Amino acid sequence: MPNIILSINAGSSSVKVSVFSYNSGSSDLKELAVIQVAGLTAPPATLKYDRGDQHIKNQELSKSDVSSQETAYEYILKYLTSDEGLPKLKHSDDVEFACHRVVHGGDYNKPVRIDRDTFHHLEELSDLAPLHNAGALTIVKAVHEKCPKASNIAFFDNAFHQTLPEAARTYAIDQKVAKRNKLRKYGFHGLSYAFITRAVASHLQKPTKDLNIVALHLGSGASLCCIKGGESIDTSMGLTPLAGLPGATRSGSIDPSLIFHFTHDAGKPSRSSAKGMHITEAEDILNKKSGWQALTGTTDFGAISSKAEQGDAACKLAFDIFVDRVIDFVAAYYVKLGGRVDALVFAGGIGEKGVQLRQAIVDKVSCLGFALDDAANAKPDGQKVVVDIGPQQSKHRILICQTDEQAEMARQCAQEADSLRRPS
Ligand SMILES: Nc1ncnc2c1ncn2[C@@H]1O[C@H](COP(=O)(O)OP(=O)(O)O)[C@@H](O)[C@H]1O
Ligand SMILES: CC(=O)OP(=O)(O)O
Ligand SMILES: [Mg+2]
Repeated sequence: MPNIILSINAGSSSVKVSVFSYNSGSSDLKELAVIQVAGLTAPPATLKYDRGDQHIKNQELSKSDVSSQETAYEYILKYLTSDEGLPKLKHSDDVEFACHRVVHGGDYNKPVRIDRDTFHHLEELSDLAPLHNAGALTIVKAVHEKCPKASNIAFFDNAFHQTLPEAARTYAIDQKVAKRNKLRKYGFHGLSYAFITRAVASHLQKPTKDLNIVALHLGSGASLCCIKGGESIDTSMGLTPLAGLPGATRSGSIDPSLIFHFTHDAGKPSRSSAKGMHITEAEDILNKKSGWQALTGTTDFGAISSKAEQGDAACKLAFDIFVDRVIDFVAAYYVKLGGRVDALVFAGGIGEKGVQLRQAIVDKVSCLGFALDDAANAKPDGQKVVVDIGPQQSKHRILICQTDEQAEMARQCAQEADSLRRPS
């Protein structure tokens, strides 16, 4: 009998759920549907739904139906269980596993079933991923209420980076304090990097253990990962997802002293703290009031790229800043791989769709032997998970990977189902 896995990716402003069926004891996993409620922070929320040849895009939802992550999940569950075209999920009890992407898992290095203790531990880590963990935990609670028979499993975005060498993960601060307070580089987007590693190894027909790539996950949050022999040896995010590249509302790395010149209230609790997130004004400004939003007034990097081309100065600056920061990391990771780079891999919403950005980045690193096929870059084959967009004869390959964090969770869940299942 096939079982149902719901793979849930709670973003700061959206909830994305993929529905999978699998057969116990086999790795036979099938994606049945993908549903997304977006725009939770800029109502009205919108619905996107794909099942077979049924596609709904940007359907506006009423504010009384959906206004938070919790109500978004309730809406999604009702929508899925009443879809006649999805007979395997008729009732909330049909859900065997609910997989949750939890961005900060601290020292957890593999998926865990969420019980009372793990839940509290993850709540404590919310301060370190202020845009993410709290939302995911709200949904864990909603699943617990609405699907009481399901096993809730947490999958951690930092787990892929447990292989970071000591020098890469250690900050140059007092090590007694660092160890006591667990202050180190964790790195994130790990579910995406795990997916990318497998998909690219398969595309290049190489064993994962021989794969050397520089992977770019460019979305609302953006990072790079230096992958050597299939393992993360460096990544651009740090203790929290704030470090490294700028993002939709995040500054990325800045001189830490800057914040004290930006505001005299840096250390005071921010007003968002009242909602159960204990963050300071400094964290609020750098995580939620910076990045593309602060530079251009929009978080839509597609719009920023088009306007930059049309000569909008603020958008051009934002675009150029992104290119500048990305190439710093590409160059550094190229050196860390000793120049033995199988491919530069673009992924995430911006990496997969940002034609101009890929062009600008590859232009700047062409001295390292990277080149684009302009036609393939402009119109990559959207049907394939991994596509080549470089000319055949170039020194290193350039790839686009349609990464899928939900599919990665479902794959790991189906594989480990026996040990993750709640004892009955
Ligand atoms: N044509 C495009 N060119 C560049 N960026 C795009 C394009 N279309 C969408 N994007 C950007 O992709 C980003 C969202 O990426 P995604 O990985 O889905 O984000 P999230 O981190 O929220 O999951 C947004 O900034 C969006 O503007
Ligand atoms: C870790 C992180 O930044 O995630 P996202 O890109 O989904 O915001
Ligand atoms: Mg994302």
